[in-house]
Amino acid sequence: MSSLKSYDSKDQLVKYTVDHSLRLTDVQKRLNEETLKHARYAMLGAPEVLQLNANIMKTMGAKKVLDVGVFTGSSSLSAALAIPPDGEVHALDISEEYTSIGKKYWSEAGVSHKIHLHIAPASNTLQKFIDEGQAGTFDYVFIDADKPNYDNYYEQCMILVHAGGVITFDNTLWDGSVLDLSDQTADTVALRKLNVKLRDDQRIDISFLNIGDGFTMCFKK
Ligand SMILES: C[S@@+](CC[C@H](N)C(=O)[O-])C[C@H]1O[C@@H](n2cnc3c(N)ncnc32)[C@H](O)[C@@H]1O
Repeated sequence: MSSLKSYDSKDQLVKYTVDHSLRLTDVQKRLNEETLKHARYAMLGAPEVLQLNANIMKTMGAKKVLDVGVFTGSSSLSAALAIPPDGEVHALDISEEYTSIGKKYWSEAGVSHKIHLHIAPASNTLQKFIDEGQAGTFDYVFIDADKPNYDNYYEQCMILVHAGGVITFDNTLWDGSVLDLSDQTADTVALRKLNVKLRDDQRIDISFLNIGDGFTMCFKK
């Protein structure tokens, strides 16, 4: 008798899809290898999520990108490789220590000139961009920093992104914790509230994908 379920776990299916799609440059592979040796390696963005971001940036011809939460620079590198030579990735983080790891790889990949690193709380940097008159000038945003501030980043990015632009969020399933109502930690509560808000927000079209740790894409109308 044939079985529809010829796999043991969801992890196997995820590995299969990654094995059959992932394309990383040598520099990206080396940055990921170094990051995996870092004590906080679990913060590294899922490569299949970064690849989806990059593919959509290429398809839409994105030139001005926001990377909110840089860590060792994998998401910034992936975005910088996807945009044209005169494109800009504005990379926002509070940590000199984490982000300095990525700089060598950005340089080796020949994209340092496209990556503008802003070391400050992301909400301050986003507000500075708004105050400088950059509203409606960004094409694509990847939000992957502190979870309790996701909604603040969303509202600021809704100002900074033009109609037709895209705002994406990593970790929107939070290892399944969003389903566990006994989990009332600040991160989980913030993600749960955001997921409801995005579902109902008529300013956007939405896709909520069960890849990585949950990935939500908001297409601004
Ligand atoms: C999950 S990691 C980012 C991973 C990265 N996007 C990648 O693809 O590898 C989260 C990052 O958010 C940064 N972060 C935390 N709070 C922040 C804040 N208030 N403003 C800006 N960055 C913050 C942390 O320093 C950390 O580097």
